[in-house]
Amino acid sequence: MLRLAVPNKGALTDAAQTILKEAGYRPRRDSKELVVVDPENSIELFFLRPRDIAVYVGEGTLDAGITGRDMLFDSGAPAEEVVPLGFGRSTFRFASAPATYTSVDELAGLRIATSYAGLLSKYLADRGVDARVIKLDGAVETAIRLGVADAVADVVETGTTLRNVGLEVFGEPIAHSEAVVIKQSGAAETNGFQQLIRRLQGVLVARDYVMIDYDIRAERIDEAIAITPGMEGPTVSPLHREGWVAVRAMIPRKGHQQVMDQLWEIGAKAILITAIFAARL
Ligand SMILES: Nc1ncnc2c1ncn2[C@@H]1O[C@H](COP(=O)(O)OP(=O)(O)OP(=O)(O)O)[C@@H](O)[C@H]1O
Ligand SMILES: O=P(O)(O)OC[C@H]1O[C@H](OP(=O)(O)OP(=O)(O)O)[C@H](O)[C@@H]1O
Ligand SMILES: [Mg+2]
Repeated sequence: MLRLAVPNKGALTDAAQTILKEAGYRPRRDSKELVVVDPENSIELFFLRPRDIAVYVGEGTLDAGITGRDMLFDSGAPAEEVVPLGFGRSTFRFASAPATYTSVDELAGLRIATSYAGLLSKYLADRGVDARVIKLDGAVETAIRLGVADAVADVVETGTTLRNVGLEVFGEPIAHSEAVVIKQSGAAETNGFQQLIRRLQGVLVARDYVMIDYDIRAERIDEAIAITPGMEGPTVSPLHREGWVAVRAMIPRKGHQQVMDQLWEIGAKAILITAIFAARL
């Protein structure tokens, strides 16, 4: 049985639950359930704090985990990213009272509050900035007002939390994060692990792509294929009507209306878009 760690609380929880459900795994019945055994899919799901997941996977007690890239780096655990999942996107940034600092180099000798001390310390060391890192558990944005820190380094998504306390970001982003699947560094990928990855990638494909079908005059097929190249090349079948072919290809969901317009311009007819329910590429 594959042993997978899944966030039990916080920003990644709902989206992780959704993608696993779409990948065919048994969902947990309520938020208090800490372990789900799913023998039909040869998997055990362990619901853990996102911050701890890289630690378990790095130790090798669990085979795989879903956590944030920023938390993986922060932990310093011997675990590595295998596939990004496209949700839980955030940036990790410096913030301070407006117009106080413009770059990380100005933070030498100052105090920076964060709940990602590992990630921040490594970033400062890489840039040769000697600052004091104040480790807090959460709600770090308040640390400046309370006089505990001169600047903060924290997760920013919409920026609402910072705006609400009157802080502004400055300097370059420290890191870009999203939810990722991790495994122990250098560990071999078992069949069960590879199947999990294929299933999750299948869900991502089904979310990001659609099928397009259309009919076109045979002499314009090269132009059509340039517009809808598909994955391994589109399927082109003869139509009963002389001189016409039917084309079927996967295209990105984003921009599919433009693709339909372009096909219409070169004379395509009966252009249909259908959703992909599941995929294994
Ligand atoms: N508002 C947000 N939008 C998108 N991703 C976020 C947001 N807040 C946190 N994240 C991401 O979610 C992951 C887990 O963070 P989360 O805040 O859920 O954990 P935590 O701070 O340990 O938990 P808690 O907030 O319950 O104490 C991190 O990778 C982080 O980048
Ligand atoms: O830019 P925003 O959209 O406002 O999102 C960013 C906020 O979300 C997270 O907070 P969370 O709710 O996890 O609380 P925490 O600080 O206690 O972790 C993060 O730590 C930021 O505070
Ligand atoms: Mg949080």
